[in-house]
Amino acid sequence: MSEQAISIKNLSKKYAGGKQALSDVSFDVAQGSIFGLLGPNGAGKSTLINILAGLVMKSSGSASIWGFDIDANPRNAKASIGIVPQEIMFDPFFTPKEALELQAGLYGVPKSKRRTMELLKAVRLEDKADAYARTLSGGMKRRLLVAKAMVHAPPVIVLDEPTAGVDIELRQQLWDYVLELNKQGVTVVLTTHYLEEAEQLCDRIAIINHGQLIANKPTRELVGMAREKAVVLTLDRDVTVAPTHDAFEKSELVNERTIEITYNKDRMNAGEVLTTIQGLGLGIVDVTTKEADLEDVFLRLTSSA
Ligand SMILES: Nc1ncnc2c1ncn2[C@@H]1O[C@H](COP(=O)(O)OP(=O)(O)OP(=O)(O)O)[C@@H](O)[C@H]1O
Repeated sequence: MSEQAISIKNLSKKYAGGKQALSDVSFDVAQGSIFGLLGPNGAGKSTLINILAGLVMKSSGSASIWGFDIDANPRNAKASIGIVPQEIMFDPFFTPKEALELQAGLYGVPKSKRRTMELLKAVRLEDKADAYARTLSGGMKRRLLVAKAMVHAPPVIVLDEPTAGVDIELRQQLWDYVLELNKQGVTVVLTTHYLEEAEQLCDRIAIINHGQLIANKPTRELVGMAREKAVVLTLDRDVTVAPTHDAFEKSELVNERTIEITYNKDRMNAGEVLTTIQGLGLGIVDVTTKEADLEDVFLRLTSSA
């Protein structure tokens, strides 16, 4: 058994119309983690999830879920994952209880192993067990979708933009339940275009943009990088070591006359970096500033959120 809950290698998807939705995407999701897949609208997140769910055919590459290859072992792969779709869709004339029973039937869960009421209780819908789905509020419907995704007790659950249009209180309830599932050992993959949400919940975040994976790092590292900026300084004389200072995140020698200083923009600005260097007795003849690429991405993502 692989250590990875999900393993994706060189996955590409070109839709019939010619749209390249995914280009050579590779990443792993560790068992037991909460993994965030971030990206703006149209980045390719749903395409990726739908490939895992067996709803969209990939063009090339491979993917496995809980060690089961989606091509070689589609049944086991499918049984290992529960997907909470973006769109709310179920028959308005089914009650939550019926909806879960039906789903359990689809997944071949024997009657003795069904946990319909337990799941309804977990998502706080036990008193709505026999109400028509159409009478449920938006938040209740979303919670029912989560319960539906869990009927076959998959080790991995994927939530595709679960909080779009959900108010703050319901969002919190949803997260409480998801965190509880994770505590019980369920691996969680969450797609969102809210950086903050991913930052709060996820151990690791991957960013996808225009079908390409542009980052995949532990959350803390990624968030740290988004606050970093760098200046490249040409000095008035040669140095053999890059000058260091407590206020710098990093200081590197580019060549004997050029240094690159990385600093945290919450703590200082470029002017202060220059003054610090001059204070160390070095003259500066040229300056260029450098934004971390990720910062651009983050700014775009957060401003669109
Ligand atoms: N069935 C399809 N046929 C052709 N193009 C598609 C199809 N489904 C998606 N696309 C295109 O593929 C790209 C990726 O779409 P996808 O839905 O995977 O993005 P996303 O990151 O999930 O965005 P969103 O958050 O808006 O759902 C988009 O340009 C989209 O228009």
